[in-house]
Amino acid sequence: MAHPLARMARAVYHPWPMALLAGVLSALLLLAASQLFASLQAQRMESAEMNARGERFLQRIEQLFGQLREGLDELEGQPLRGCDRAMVEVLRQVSFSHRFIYEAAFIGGRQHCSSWPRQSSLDVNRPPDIKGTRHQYWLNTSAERDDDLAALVIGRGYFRVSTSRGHLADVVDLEPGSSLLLVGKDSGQVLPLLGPQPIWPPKGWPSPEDRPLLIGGEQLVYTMPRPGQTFQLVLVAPRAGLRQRIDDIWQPLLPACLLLALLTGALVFQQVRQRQSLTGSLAGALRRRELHVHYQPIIDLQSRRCVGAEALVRWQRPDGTLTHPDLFIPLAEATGQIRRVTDYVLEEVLEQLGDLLRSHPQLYISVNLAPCDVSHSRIAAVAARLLQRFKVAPQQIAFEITERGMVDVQAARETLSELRAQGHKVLIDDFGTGYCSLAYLQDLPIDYLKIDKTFVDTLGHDAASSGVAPHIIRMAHALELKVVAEGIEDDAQARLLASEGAHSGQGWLFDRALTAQKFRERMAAQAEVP
Ligand SMILES: Nc1nc2c(ncn2[C@@H]2O[C@@H]3COP(=O)(O)O[C@H]4[C@@H](O)[C@H](n5cnc6c(=O)[nH]c(N)nc65)O[C@@H]4COP(=O)(O)O[C@H]3[C@H]2O)c(=O)[nH]1
Repeated sequence: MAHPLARMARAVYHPWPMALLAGVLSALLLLAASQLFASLQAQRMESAEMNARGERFLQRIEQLFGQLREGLDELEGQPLRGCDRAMVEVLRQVSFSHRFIYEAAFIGGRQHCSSWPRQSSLDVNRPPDIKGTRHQYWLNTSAERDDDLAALVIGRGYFRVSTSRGHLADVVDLEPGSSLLLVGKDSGQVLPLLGPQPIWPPKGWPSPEDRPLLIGGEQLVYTMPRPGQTFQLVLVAPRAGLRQRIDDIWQPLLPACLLLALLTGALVFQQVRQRQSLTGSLAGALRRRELHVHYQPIIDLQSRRCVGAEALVRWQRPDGTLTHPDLFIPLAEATGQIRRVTDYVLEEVLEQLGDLLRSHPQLYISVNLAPCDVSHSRIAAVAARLLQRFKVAPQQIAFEITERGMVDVQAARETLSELRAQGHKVLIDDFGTGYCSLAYLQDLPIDYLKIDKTFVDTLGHDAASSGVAPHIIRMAHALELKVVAEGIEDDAQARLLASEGAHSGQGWLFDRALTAQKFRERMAAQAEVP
Protein backbone atom coordinates (compact mmCIF):
# COMPACT_ATOMS: atom_id res chain seq x y z
CA MET A 1 0.00 0.00 0.00
CA ALA A 2 1.54 3.31 -1.08
CA HIS A 3 2.19 5.93 1.57
CA PRO A 4 -0.58 8.61 1.59
CA LEU A 5 2.02 11.32 0.91
CA ALA A 6 3.39 9.42 -2.07
CA ARG A 7 -0.18 8.92 -3.33
CA MET A 8 -0.87 12.63 -2.98
CA ALA A 9 2.38 13.52 -4.77
CA ARG A 10 1.45 11.19 -7.62
CA ALA A 11 -2.03 12.72 -7.86
CA VAL A 12 -0.55 16.23 -8.10
CA TYR A 13 2.24 15.23 -10.46
CA HIS A 14 0.53 16.29 -13.67
CA PRO A 15 1.53 19.21 -15.89
CA TRP A 16 -1.31 21.59 -14.97
CA PRO A 17 -1.41 21.14 -11.17
CA MET A 18 2.39 21.23 -11.00
CA ALA A 19 2.57 24.33 -13.21
CA LEU A 20 -0.11 26.02 -11.11
CA LEU A 21 1.66 25.09 -7.88
CA ALA A 22 5.02 26.28 -9.20
CA GLY A 23 3.47 29.48 -10.58
CA VAL A 24 1.67 30.33 -7.34
CA LEU A 25 4.66 29.46 -5.14
CA SER A 26 7.11 31.40 -7.27
CA ALA A 27 4.68 34.34 -7.44
CA LEU A 28 4.43 34.37 -3.64
CA LEU A 29 8.18 34.07 -3.28
CA LEU A 30 8.91 36.76 -5.85
CA LEU A 31 6.32 39.11 -4.39
CA ALA A 32 7.73 38.66 -0.91
CA ALA A 33 11.29 39.13 -2.17
CA SER A 34 10.37 42.23 -4.19
CA GLN A 35 8.51 43.69 -1.17
CA LEU A 36 11.59 43.14 0.94
CA PHE A 37 13.78 44.68 -1.74
CA ALA A 38 11.46 47.70 -2.10
CA SER A 39 11.30 48.16 1.65
CA LEU A 40 15.09 47.99 2.06
CA GLN A 41 15.59 50.29 -0.91
CA ALA A 42 13.03 52.80 0.42
CA GLN A 43 14.64 52.77 3.85
CA ARG A 44 18.07 53.25 2.32
CA MET A 45 16.82 56.20 0.29
CA GLU A 46 14.98 57.62 3.30
CA SER A 47 18.10 57.44 5.46
CA ALA A 48 20.31 58.90 2.73
CA GLU A 49 17.88 61.78 2.27
CA MET A 50 17.61 62.44 5.99
CA ASN A 51 21.40 62.43 6.35
CA ALA A 52 21.74 64.83 3.43
CA ARG A 53 18.97 67.07 4.77
CA GLY A 54 20.56 67.05 8.23
CA GLU A 55 23.95 68.02 6.82
CA ARG A 56 22.37 70.76 4.71
CA PHE A 57 20.47 72.12 7.73
CA LEU A 58 23.59 72.01 9.83
CA GLN A 59 25.48 74.11 7.30
CA ARG A 60 22.67 76.67 7.13
CA ILE A 61 22.16 76.76 10.89
CA GLU A 62 25.88 77.23 11.40
CA GLN A 63 25.66 80.13 8.97
CA LEU A 64 22.77 81.58 10.98
CA PHE A 65 24.55 81.14 14.31
CA GLY A 66 27.68 82.58 12.76
CA GLN A 67 25.81 85.76 11.79
CA LEU A 68 24.30 86.12 15.26
CA ARG A 69 27.70 85.74 16.90
CA GLU A 70 29.25 88.12 14.38
CA GLY A 71 26.58 90.72 15.22
CA LEU A 72 27.30 90.30 18.92
CA ASP A 73 31.05 90.64 18.34
CA GLU A 74 30.46 93.87 16.40
CA LEU A 75 28.29 95.28 19.20
CA GLU A 76 30.77 94.24 21.88
CA GLY A 77 33.60 95.74 19.86
CA GLN A 78 32.08 99.25 19.53
CA PRO A 79 32.64 101.73 22.40
CA LEU A 80 29.05 102.74 23.22
CA ARG A 81 27.48 101.50 26.44
CA GLY A 82 24.12 102.97 27.48
CA CYS A 83 20.83 103.72 25.80
CA ASP A 84 20.80 106.86 23.62
CA ARG A 85 20.02 107.66 19.96
CA ALA A 86 23.53 106.67 18.88
CA MET A 87 23.15 103.21 20.47
CA VAL A 88 19.76 102.64 18.82
CA GLU A 89 21.38 103.60 15.52
CA VAL A 90 24.21 101.10 16.10
CA LEU A 91 21.70 98.39 17.01
CA ARG A 92 19.67 99.09 13.85
CA GLN A 93 22.82 99.09 11.76
CA VAL A 94 23.81 95.64 13.05
CA SER A 95 20.28 94.33 12.51
CA PHE A 96 20.09 95.68 8.92
CA SER A 97 23.50 94.44 7.89
CA HIS A 98 22.91 90.83 8.96
CA ARG A 99 20.19 88.94 7.14
CA PHE A 100 19.39 86.61 10.02
CA ILE A 101 19.44 89.18 12.85
CA TYR A 102 15.84 90.17 13.47
CA GLU A 103 16.49 92.34 16.54
CA ALA A 104 19.54 93.66 18.36
CA ALA A 105 19.32 95.03 21.90
CA PHE A 106 21.38 96.61 24.68
CA ILE A 107 20.52 95.67 28.27
CA GLY A 108 22.53 97.32 30.97
CA GLY A 109 21.32 97.72 34.53
CA ARG A 110 17.93 99.46 34.35
CA GLN A 111 18.45 100.62 30.79
CA HIS A 112 17.46 98.68 27.75
CA CYS A 113 16.97 99.63 24.15
CA SER A 114 16.42 97.76 20.91
CA SER A 115 16.63 98.11 17.15
CA TRP A 116 12.81 97.71 17.31
CA PRO A 117 12.05 100.27 20.07
CA ARG A 118 8.25 99.90 19.92
CA GLN A 119 7.81 96.24 19.17
CA SER A 120 10.69 94.62 21.01
CA SER A 121 9.90 91.00 21.75
CA LEU A 122 12.75 90.51 24.22
CA ASP A 123 11.90 89.59 27.77
CA VAL A 124 14.70 91.36 29.58
CA ASN A 125 14.11 89.72 32.94
CA ARG A 126 13.98 86.15 31.78
CA PRO A 127 17.03 84.06 32.75
CA PRO A 128 18.77 82.30 29.83
CA ASP A 129 17.60 78.80 28.87
CA ILE A 130 21.15 77.69 28.15
CA LYS A 131 24.29 79.17 29.61
CA GLY A 132 27.39 78.57 27.51
CA THR A 133 30.95 79.66 28.28
CA ARG A 134 30.83 82.76 26.02
CA HIS A 135 27.19 83.03 25.03
CA GLN A 136 23.81 82.69 26.62
CA TYR A 137 20.73 81.42 24.82
CA TRP A 138 17.03 82.14 25.13
CA LEU A 139 14.46 80.23 23.19
CA ASN A 140 10.97 81.32 22.48
CA THR A 141 9.08 78.09 22.42
CA SER A 142 5.65 79.63 22.16
CA ALA A 143 3.41 77.75 19.75
CA GLU A 144 2.02 81.03 18.44
CA ARG A 145 2.32 81.30 14.67
CA ASP A 146 4.02 84.69 14.64
CA ASP A 147 6.80 85.18 12.09
CA ASP A 148 8.23 88.12 13.98
CA LEU A 149 8.63 86.30 17.22
CA ALA A 150 12.24 86.11 18.35
CA ALA A 151 12.63 82.37 18.24
CA LEU A 152 16.27 82.27 19.27
CA VAL A 153 18.14 84.92 21.21
CA ILE A 154 21.88 84.92 21.83
CA GLY A 155 23.43 87.18 24.40
CA ARG A 156 26.93 88.23 25.23
CA GLY A 157 27.82 90.90 27.78
CA TYR A 158 25.32 93.81 27.53
CA PHE A 159 24.04 92.82 24.12
CA ARG A 160 21.53 90.38 22.70
CA VAL A 161 20.62 89.53 19.14
CA SER A 162 17.67 87.45 18.02
CA THR A 163 16.55 85.66 14.92
CA SER A 164 12.88 85.31 14.08
CA ARG A 165 10.96 82.11 13.67
CA GLY A 166 10.45 83.09 10.05
CA HIS A 167 14.23 83.23 9.47
CA LEU A 168 14.71 79.95 11.18
CA ALA A 169 11.95 78.37 9.11
CA ASP A 170 13.55 79.78 5.92
CA VAL A 171 16.88 78.26 6.80
CA VAL A 172 15.63 74.89 7.87
CA ASP A 173 12.72 74.48 5.48
CA LEU A 174 11.03 71.75 7.50
CA GLU A 175 8.63 69.26 5.99
CA PRO A 176 5.14 69.05 7.52
CA GLY A 177 5.17 67.16 10.80
CA SER A 178 8.95 67.58 11.27
CA SER A 179 10.49 69.38 14.24
CA LEU A 180 13.76 71.09 15.04
CA LEU A 181 14.81 70.69 18.65
CA LEU A 182 17.51 71.98 20.88
CA VAL A 183 18.59 69.30 23.35
CA GLY A 184 20.88 70.03 26.28
CA LYS A 185 23.82 67.64 26.05
CA ASP A 186 24.12 67.04 29.78
CA SER A 187 20.75 68.14 31.10
CA GLY A 188 18.75 66.36 28.41
CA GLN A 189 16.48 69.44 28.43
CA VAL A 190 14.44 69.59 25.22
CA LEU A 191 13.35 72.86 23.62
CA PRO A 192 11.42 72.77 20.37
CA LEU A 193 12.65 75.48 18.01
CA LEU A 194 10.32 74.70 15.15
CA GLY A 195 7.48 72.29 14.57
CA PRO A 196 5.49 70.20 17.07
CA GLN A 197 6.99 68.73 20.22
CA PRO A 198 7.64 65.02 19.48
CA ILE A 199 7.59 62.21 22.05
CA TRP A 200 10.95 62.48 23.76
CA PRO A 201 13.37 60.78 24.23
CA PRO A 202 12.96 58.35 21.33
CA LYS A 203 13.99 54.69 21.71
CA GLY A 204 17.74 54.28 21.29
CA TRP A 205 18.56 57.90 22.18
CA PRO A 206 21.28 59.13 22.32
CA SER A 207 22.66 57.53 19.16
CA PRO A 208 26.41 56.85 18.92
CA GLU A 209 28.54 59.89 17.99
CA ASP A 210 29.56 58.44 14.63
CA ARG A 211 25.96 57.63 13.65
CA PRO A 212 23.97 60.83 13.57
CA LEU A 213 20.81 59.14 12.25
CA LEU A 214 18.57 57.18 14.60
CA ILE A 215 15.87 55.16 12.84
CA GLY A 216 12.76 54.57 14.92
CA GLY A 217 9.55 52.85 13.96
CA GLU A 218 7.61 56.10 13.49
CA GLN A 219 10.30 58.74 13.09
CA LEU A 220 13.84 59.52 12.00
CA VAL A 221 15.99 61.47 14.41
CA TYR A 222 19.03 63.27 13.06
CA THR A 223 21.44 64.73 15.60
CA MET A 224 23.56 67.40 14.03
CA PRO A 225 27.14 66.83 15.09
CA ARG A 226 28.34 69.90 17.03
CA PRO A 227 31.39 68.76 18.97
CA GLY A 228 32.23 70.82 22.04
CA GLN A 229 28.80 72.51 22.24
CA THR A 230 26.58 72.40 25.31
CA PHE A 231 23.47 71.61 23.30
CA GLN A 232 22.62 69.57 20.26
CA LEU A 233 20.43 70.47 17.34
CA VAL A 234 18.11 67.63 16.53
CA LEU A 235 15.92 67.20 13.51
CA VAL A 236 12.95 64.88 13.87
CA ALA A 237 11.01 63.76 10.79
CA PRO A 238 8.01 61.41 10.70
CA ARG A 239 8.28 58.34 8.49
CA ALA A 240 4.82 58.85 7.10
CA GLY A 241 6.04 58.86 3.48
CA LEU A 242 7.81 55.50 3.80
CA ARG A 243 4.80 53.34 2.84
CA GLN A 244 4.18 55.43 -0.26
CA ARG A 245 7.83 55.27 -1.20
CA ILE A 246 7.86 51.45 -0.80
CA ASP A 247 4.78 51.23 -3.03
CA ASP A 248 6.42 53.50 -5.60
CA ILE A 249 9.42 51.17 -5.83
CA TRP A 250 7.40 47.97 -5.57
CA GLN A 251 4.64 48.64 -8.06
CA PRO A 252 6.88 48.75 -11.16
CA LEU A 253 8.39 45.42 -10.04
CA LEU A 254 5.00 43.72 -9.89
CA PRO A 255 4.60 42.97 -13.61
CA ALA A 256 8.14 41.53 -13.77
CA CYS A 257 7.41 39.28 -10.75
CA LEU A 258 4.17 38.03 -12.25
CA LEU A 259 5.82 37.47 -15.61
CA LEU A 260 8.63 35.49 -13.96
CA ALA A 261 6.08 33.41 -12.02
CA LEU A 262 4.23 32.76 -15.25
CA LEU A 263 7.47 31.70 -16.94
CA THR A 264 8.30 29.40 -14.01
CA GLY A 265 4.86 27.82 -14.31
CA ALA A 266 5.33 27.37 -18.06
CA LEU A 267 8.78 25.86 -17.55
CA VAL A 268 7.49 23.43 -14.93
CA PHE A 269 4.58 22.54 -17.21
CA GLN A 270 6.99 21.72 -20.01
CA GLN A 271 9.37 19.77 -17.74
CA VAL A 272 6.61 17.69 -16.17
CA ARG A 273 5.07 16.97 -19.56
CA GLN A 274 8.48 15.99 -20.93
CA ARG A 275 9.18 13.76 -17.93
CA GLN A 276 5.75 12.19 -18.14
CA SER A 277 6.13 11.52 -21.81
CA LEU A 278 9.61 10.11 -21.16
CA THR A 279 8.18 7.97 -18.35
CA GLY A 280 5.40 6.76 -20.63
CA SER A 281 7.82 6.11 -23.46
CA LEU A 282 10.17 4.20 -21.16
CA ALA A 283 7.31 1.96 -20.03
CA GLY A 284 6.50 1.33 -23.71
CA ALA A 285 10.16 0.74 -24.54
CA LEU A 286 10.42 -1.88 -21.78
CA ARG A 287 7.25 -3.55 -23.03
CA ARG A 288 8.45 -3.56 -26.65
CA ARG A 289 11.97 -4.57 -25.53
CA GLU A 290 13.54 -1.54 -27.19
CA LEU A 291 16.28 -1.18 -24.57
CA HIS A 292 19.60 -2.65 -25.58
CA VAL A 293 22.45 -3.79 -23.42
CA HIS A 294 26.04 -3.05 -24.43
CA TYR A 295 29.17 -4.45 -22.81
CA GLN A 296 32.29 -2.55 -21.91
CA PRO A 297 35.17 -5.02 -21.52
CA ILE A 298 36.99 -5.14 -18.20
CA ILE A 299 40.70 -5.79 -18.67
CA ASP A 300 43.24 -7.40 -16.35
CA LEU A 301 45.85 -4.64 -16.09
CA GLN A 302 48.80 -7.07 -15.87
CA SER A 303 47.93 -9.48 -18.69
CA ARG A 304 45.77 -6.97 -20.62
CA ARG A 305 43.24 -9.75 -21.27
CA CYS A 306 39.49 -9.27 -20.98
CA VAL A 307 38.21 -10.82 -17.77
CA GLY A 308 34.69 -9.46 -17.80
CA ALA A 309 32.41 -6.66 -18.92
CA GLU A 310 30.10 -4.07 -17.49
CA ALA A 311 26.54 -4.21 -18.82
CA LEU A 312 25.43 -0.71 -19.86
CA VAL A 313 21.90 -0.10 -20.97
CA ARG A 314 21.10 1.88 -24.15
CA TRP A 315 17.75 3.23 -25.27
CA GLN A 316 17.42 3.57 -29.00
CA ARG A 317 14.04 5.08 -29.93
CA PRO A 318 12.13 3.74 -32.96
CA ASP A 319 13.08 6.99 -34.80
CA GLY A 320 16.75 6.16 -34.26
CA THR A 321 17.46 8.77 -31.53
CA LEU A 322 19.57 7.54 -28.66
CA THR A 323 18.48 8.53 -25.14
CA HIS A 324 21.45 8.62 -22.81
CA PRO A 325 21.28 6.51 -19.62
CA ASP A 326 22.28 9.56 -17.58
CA LEU A 327 18.91 11.02 -18.62
CA PHE A 328 16.51 8.13 -18.26
CA ILE A 329 18.11 6.14 -15.41
CA PRO A 330 17.56 8.93 -12.83
CA LEU A 331 14.02 9.32 -14.16
CA ALA A 332 13.41 5.58 -13.90
CA GLU A 333 14.79 5.72 -10.35
CA ALA A 334 12.41 8.56 -9.48
CA THR A 335 9.36 6.83 -10.94
CA GLY A 336 10.14 3.36 -9.60
CA GLN A 337 10.57 1.91 -13.13
CA ILE A 338 14.22 1.18 -12.38
CA ARG A 339 13.40 -2.27 -10.96
CA ARG A 340 11.92 -3.29 -14.28
CA VAL A 341 15.04 -1.88 -16.00
CA THR A 342 17.34 -3.89 -13.71
CA ASP A 343 15.39 -7.11 -14.27
CA TYR A 344 15.34 -6.38 -18.00
CA VAL A 345 19.13 -5.85 -18.15
CA LEU A 346 19.82 -9.00 -16.13
CA GLU A 347 17.59 -11.04 -18.37
CA GLU A 348 19.11 -9.53 -21.54
CA VAL A 349 22.65 -10.27 -20.30
CA LEU A 350 21.81 -13.90 -19.68
CA GLU A 351 19.84 -14.27 -22.87
CA GLN A 352 22.55 -12.66 -25.05
CA LEU A 353 25.67 -14.02 -23.36
CA GLY A 354 24.45 -17.07 -21.43
CA ASP A 355 26.25 -19.51 -23.72
CA LEU A 356 29.47 -17.40 -23.74
CA LEU A 357 29.46 -17.34 -19.95
CA ARG A 358 28.89 -21.08 -19.79
CA SER A 359 31.84 -21.69 -22.11
CA HIS A 360 34.11 -19.17 -20.26
CA PRO A 361 33.63 -19.98 -16.58
CA GLN A 362 36.18 -17.29 -15.52
CA LEU A 363 34.34 -14.52 -17.40
CA TYR A 364 31.93 -12.30 -15.51
CA ILE A 365 29.44 -9.55 -16.37
CA SER A 366 28.70 -6.84 -13.87
CA VAL A 367 25.23 -5.33 -13.70
CA ASN A 368 24.43 -1.93 -12.20
CA LEU A 369 21.95 -1.82 -9.33
CA ALA A 370 19.97 1.29 -8.43
CA PRO A 371 19.60 2.45 -4.81
CA CYS A 372 16.08 1.01 -4.57
CA ASP A 373 17.33 -2.40 -5.80
CA VAL A 374 19.70 -2.36 -2.83
CA SER A 375 17.28 -1.10 -0.21
CA HIS A 376 14.71 -3.85 -0.91
CA SER A 377 15.68 -7.48 -0.73
CA ARG A 378 14.30 -8.64 -4.05
CA ILE A 379 17.17 -8.72 -6.51
CA ALA A 380 18.77 -11.85 -5.03
CA ALA A 381 15.61 -13.86 -5.69
CA VAL A 382 15.25 -12.45 -9.23
CA ALA A 383 18.92 -13.26 -10.00
CA ALA A 384 18.59 -16.79 -8.58
CA ARG A 385 15.52 -17.49 -10.73
CA LEU A 386 17.16 -16.18 -13.94
CA LEU A 387 20.50 -17.90 -13.33
CA GLN A 388 18.72 -21.18 -12.84
CA ARG A 389 16.79 -20.65 -16.07
CA PHE A 390 19.93 -19.86 -18.09
CA LYS A 391 22.19 -22.28 -16.25
CA VAL A 392 24.86 -19.69 -15.51
CA ALA A 393 27.01 -19.79 -12.36
CA PRO A 394 26.28 -16.97 -9.87
CA GLN A 395 29.98 -15.98 -9.63
CA GLN A 396 29.74 -14.94 -13.30
CA ILE A 397 27.29 -12.16 -12.48
CA ALA A 398 28.62 -9.30 -10.37
CA PHE A 399 26.56 -6.41 -9.05
CA GLU A 400 27.69 -2.79 -8.90
CA ILE A 401 26.17 -0.46 -6.37
CA THR A 402 26.98 3.20 -6.03
CA GLU A 403 27.62 4.92 -2.71
CA ARG A 404 24.20 6.57 -3.15
CA GLY A 405 22.69 3.12 -2.81
CA MET A 406 24.06 2.89 0.69
CA VAL A 407 21.78 5.47 2.30
CA ASP A 408 20.07 2.79 4.33
CA VAL A 409 23.24 0.95 5.38
CA GLN A 410 21.41 -1.78 7.27
CA ALA A 411 19.17 -2.66 4.30
CA ALA A 412 22.17 -2.47 1.91
CA ARG A 413 24.17 -4.81 4.13
CA GLU A 414 21.35 -7.36 4.11
CA THR A 415 20.90 -7.27 0.32
CA LEU A 416 24.63 -7.47 -0.36
CA SER A 417 25.08 -10.32 2.13
CA GLU A 418 22.29 -12.21 0.41
CA LEU A 419 23.89 -11.67 -3.03
CA ARG A 420 27.30 -12.76 -1.80
CA ALA A 421 25.83 -15.78 -0.07
CA GLN A 422 24.43 -16.79 -3.45
CA GLY A 423 27.95 -16.53 -4.93
CA HIS A 424 27.82 -13.13 -6.66
CA LYS A 425 30.64 -10.62 -6.52
CA VAL A 426 29.72 -7.15 -5.25
CA LEU A 427 31.43 -3.91 -6.31
CA ILE A 428 31.15 -0.35 -5.06
CA ASP A 429 30.90 1.82 -8.17
CA ASP A 430 32.14 5.44 -8.58
CA PHE A 431 34.06 5.01 -5.34
CA GLY A 432 35.25 8.28 -3.81
CA THR A 433 32.46 10.48 -5.16
CA GLY A 434 29.90 9.74 -2.45
CA TYR A 435 29.80 9.52 1.30
CA CYS A 436 30.88 5.96 2.00
CA SER A 437 33.11 6.22 5.02
CA LEU A 438 35.96 3.92 5.84
CA ALA A 439 34.06 2.66 8.86
CA TYR A 440 31.21 1.43 6.63
CA LEU A 441 33.64 -0.09 4.12
CA GLN A 442 35.20 -2.31 6.75
CA ASP A 443 31.79 -3.58 7.62
CA LEU A 444 30.19 -4.03 4.21
CA PRO A 445 30.12 -7.41 2.47
CA ILE A 446 31.91 -6.35 -0.77
CA ASP A 447 34.62 -7.67 -3.08
CA TYR A 448 35.74 -4.76 -5.27
CA LEU A 449 36.11 -1.01 -5.21
CA LYS A 450 35.63 0.71 -8.55
CA ILE A 451 37.64 3.94 -8.75
CA ASP A 452 35.66 6.74 -10.37
CA LYS A 453 36.81 8.19 -13.68
CA THR A 454 37.40 11.64 -12.13
CA PHE A 455 40.29 10.26 -10.06
CA VAL A 456 41.72 8.33 -13.01
CA ASP A 457 41.60 11.52 -15.14
CA THR A 458 43.85 13.43 -12.75
CA LEU A 459 46.42 10.64 -12.39
CA GLY A 460 49.91 11.88 -13.15
CA HIS A 461 48.66 15.48 -13.32
CA ASP A 462 49.45 18.24 -10.90
CA ALA A 463 45.88 18.31 -9.55
CA ALA A 464 44.89 18.19 -5.89
CA SER A 465 43.02 14.90 -6.47
CA SER A 466 45.86 13.17 -8.38
CA GLY A 467 46.80 11.19 -5.28
CA VAL A 468 43.28 9.91 -4.61
CA ALA A 469 43.39 6.84 -6.89
CA PRO A 470 46.66 5.44 -5.40
CA HIS A 471 45.26 6.17 -1.95
CA ILE A 472 42.05 4.22 -2.71
CA ILE A 473 44.14 1.31 -4.04
CA ARG A 474 46.22 1.18 -0.85
CA MET A 475 43.10 1.37 1.25
CA ALA A 476 41.46 -1.45 -0.75
CA HIS A 477 44.53 -3.63 -0.27
CA ALA A 478 44.44 -3.03 3.46
CA LEU A 479 40.81 -4.16 3.47
CA GLU A 480 41.62 -7.12 1.20
CA LEU A 481 39.44 -5.78 -1.60
CA LYS A 482 40.19 -5.83 -5.32
CA VAL A 483 40.27 -2.66 -7.40
CA VAL A 484 38.79 -1.87 -10.80
CA ALA A 485 39.57 1.50 -12.34
CA GLU A 486 37.10 3.03 -14.78
CA GLY A 487 37.48 5.63 -17.51
CA ILE A 488 41.08 4.70 -18.50
CA GLU A 489 41.76 6.66 -21.65
CA ASP A 490 45.52 6.41 -22.09
CA ASP A 491 48.25 3.90 -21.61
CA ALA A 492 50.14 5.95 -19.04
CA GLN A 493 47.08 5.81 -16.77
CA ALA A 494 46.81 2.03 -17.25
CA ARG A 495 50.50 1.52 -16.45
CA LEU A 496 50.40 3.78 -13.41
CA LEU A 497 47.29 2.07 -12.06
CA ALA A 498 48.85 -1.36 -12.62
CA SER A 499 52.05 -0.31 -10.85
CA GLU A 500 50.02 1.01 -7.91
CA GLY A 501 48.31 -2.38 -7.63
CA ALA A 502 44.92 -1.97 -9.38
CA HIS A 503 43.81 -5.37 -10.63
CA SER A 504 41.66 -4.48 -13.60
CA GLY A 505 40.27 -1.56 -15.50
CA GLN A 506 37.95 -0.45 -18.24
CA GLY A 507 37.91 2.54 -20.53
CA TRP A 508 38.19 3.84 -24.04
CA LEU A 509 41.89 2.90 -24.12
CA PHE A 510 40.75 -0.72 -24.37
CA ASP A 511 37.19 -0.62 -25.70
CA ARG A 512 34.01 1.41 -25.67
CA ALA A 513 30.75 -0.36 -24.79
CA LEU A 514 30.24 -3.06 -27.45
CA THR A 515 27.12 -4.80 -28.71
CA ALA A 516 26.74 -8.41 -27.56
CA GLN A 517 27.85 -9.57 -31.02
CA LYS A 518 31.00 -7.39 -30.99
CA PHE A 519 31.81 -8.52 -27.46
CA ARG A 520 31.60 -12.15 -28.57
CA GLU A 521 33.91 -11.38 -31.47
CA ARG A 522 36.36 -9.71 -29.12
CA MET A 523 36.37 -12.76 -26.83
CA ALA A 524 36.84 -15.03 -29.82
CA ALA A 525 39.81 -12.94 -31.06
CA GLN A 526 41.35 -13.07 -27.60
CA ALA A 527 41.01 -16.86 -27.47
CA GLU A 528 43.12 -17.12 -30.62
CA VAL A 529 46.01 -15.25 -28.93
CA PRO A 530 47.77 -17.56 -26.44
N1 LIG B 1 34.48 9.55 -21.13
C1 LIG B 1 34.64 8.25 -20.88
N2 LIG B 1 33.56 7.54 -20.49
C2 LIG B 1 33.76 6.23 -20.25
C3 LIG B 1 34.99 5.59 -20.41
N3 LIG B 1 34.84 4.31 -20.08
C4 LIG B 1 33.56 4.12 -19.74
N4 LIG B 1 32.88 5.28 -19.84
C5 LIG B 1 31.48 5.54 -19.57
O1 LIG B 1 31.36 5.71 -18.17
C6 LIG B 1 30.15 5.16 -17.71
C7 LIG B 1 30.48 4.11 -16.70
O2 LIG B 1 29.35 3.61 -16.13
P1 LIG B 1 28.82 3.99 -14.69
O3 LIG B 1 29.85 4.70 -13.89
O4 LIG B 1 28.29 2.71 -14.10
O5 LIG B 1 27.65 5.04 -15.01
C8 LIG B 1 26.52 4.59 -15.64
C9 LIG B 1 25.46 4.03 -14.70
O6 LIG B 1 25.46 4.78 -13.51
C10 LIG B 1 24.19 4.32 -15.45
N5 LIG B 1 23.78 3.06 -16.08
C11 LIG B 1 24.10 2.56 -17.30
N6 LIG B 1 23.49 1.37 -17.49
C12 LIG B 1 22.78 1.11 -16.36
C13 LIG B 1 21.91 0.04 -15.94
O7 LIG B 1 21.71 -0.96 -16.64
N7 LIG B 1 21.32 0.15 -14.70
C14 LIG B 1 21.54 1.21 -13.88
N8 LIG B 1 20.96 1.22 -12.69
N9 LIG B 1 22.35 2.23 -14.25
C15 LIG B 1 22.95 2.17 -15.47
O8 LIG B 1 24.44 5.29 -16.43
C16 LIG B 1 25.77 5.75 -16.27
C17 LIG B 1 26.31 6.19 -17.60
O9 LIG B 1 26.46 5.10 -18.43
P2 LIG B 1 27.12 5.28 -19.84
O10 LIG B 1 26.61 6.45 -20.53
O11 LIG B 1 27.03 3.98 -20.54
O12 LIG B 1 28.62 5.61 -19.48
C18 LIG B 1 29.47 4.59 -18.94
C19 LIG B 1 30.62 4.36 -19.88
O13 LIG B 1 30.25 4.35 -21.25
C20 LIG B 1 36.10 6.39 -20.82
O14 LIG B 1 37.24 5.91 -20.98
N10 LIG B 1 35.87 7.71 -21.05
